[in-house]
Amino acid sequence: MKLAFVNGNIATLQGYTLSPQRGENFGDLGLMEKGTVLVEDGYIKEVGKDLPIPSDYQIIDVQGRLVTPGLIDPHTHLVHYGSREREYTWRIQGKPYMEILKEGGGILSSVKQTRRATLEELLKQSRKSLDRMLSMGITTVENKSGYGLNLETELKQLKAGQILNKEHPVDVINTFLGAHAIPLEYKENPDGYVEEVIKMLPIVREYAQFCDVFCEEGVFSVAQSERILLKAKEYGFKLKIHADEIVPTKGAQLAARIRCVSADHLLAVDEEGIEDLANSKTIAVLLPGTSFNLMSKKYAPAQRMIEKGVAIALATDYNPGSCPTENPQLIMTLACLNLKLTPAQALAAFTINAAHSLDLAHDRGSIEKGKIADLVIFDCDNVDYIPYHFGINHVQAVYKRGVKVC
Ligand SMILES: O=C(O)CC1=NCN=C1
Ligand SMILES: [Zn+2]
Repeated sequence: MKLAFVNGNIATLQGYTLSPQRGENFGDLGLMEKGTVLVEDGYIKEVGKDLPIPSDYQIIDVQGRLVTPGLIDPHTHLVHYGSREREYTWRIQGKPYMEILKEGGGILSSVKQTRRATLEELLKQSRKSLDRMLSMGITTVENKSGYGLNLETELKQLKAGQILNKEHPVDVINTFLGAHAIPLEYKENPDGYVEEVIKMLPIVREYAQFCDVFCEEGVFSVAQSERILLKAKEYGFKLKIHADEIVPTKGAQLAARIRCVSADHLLAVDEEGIEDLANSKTIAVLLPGTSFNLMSKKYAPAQRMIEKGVAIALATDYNPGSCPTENPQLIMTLACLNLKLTPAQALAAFTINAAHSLDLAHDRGSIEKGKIADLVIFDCDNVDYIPYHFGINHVQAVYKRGVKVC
């Protein structure tokens, strides 16, 4: 299949395949007005202005609309069962997220629902979310397990992720998050559960590229997180970490020290943690939707991070508790309003920098020759309009590996 997208305002994000955008380069869109993208057999063949178009190419005139790389969502808890809206009123009335968890709700409520669900039920619910994500421009998504907290259900979640990756247009990248919470059966013996997670590693390895830990006061300590992640590294996992979400436990310092591909949340990261991230290759994945939904006054210190040279990506953190939304465009709005990112930075954070946070910048995240032809055509002609006009879906069309999928 040969396609020529012509007359597009193309946000190429080119020039950052080897290293992410950071500091003053953050938000460099590589904008090409009235540009052309030639696509052949699912790959980008050429990008430029006034390109000669071979006669066997099907021409698609995008009439001056914005064309971007497919959006990449590098932090979701996609595969889970059920929902937790009954906690919503409790939280509105002031009950803290961690208190609900301590009482056996929160993550543990999703664990109960997911353990009971069949593989088919997991697939059915997750397919609906993937369809929504695709309709809003997401072409690659990371999926964490972590609602099983036992081998059988962790495997069920990861197998569902693997099946979805094969059958759905959106690419699904699996992360093992067995260390998401301490299950009730190990409430009196958390270290025993740490050893249980370590025993799971070699078994789940064939279903997940990454291993992640919820490093947080009252969940997994830095020492426990380090033990699990270093073991995971031995088994060939790439590493991620939920760090400094609520309390500054120095999870960011751990991430930089053991070379996590990403450190996520970071609302409570301290100055030393920012320095360490800035001097590392670890990507900071920021999740403003979670702060918003938890009615937190605190957001990650993005401006300080940008100033110090930390590479920043964005994600939805789609999950049934702290951030039940699949909408990346809403997250862009929240990133602009509450992290003070420019719209251009928000787009870079959901494309090339998000690709780096999944170690996928070699084949996606920008519109450059040789990369897969994951493209989004927006029904507007500039990036600013997307977060500015919030609460709607601006996508006009999505192409996945050169095939129109939405
Ligand atoms: O609440 C959830 O289900 C997801 C979550 N894990 C760590 N923070 C939020
Ligand atoms: Zn999360």
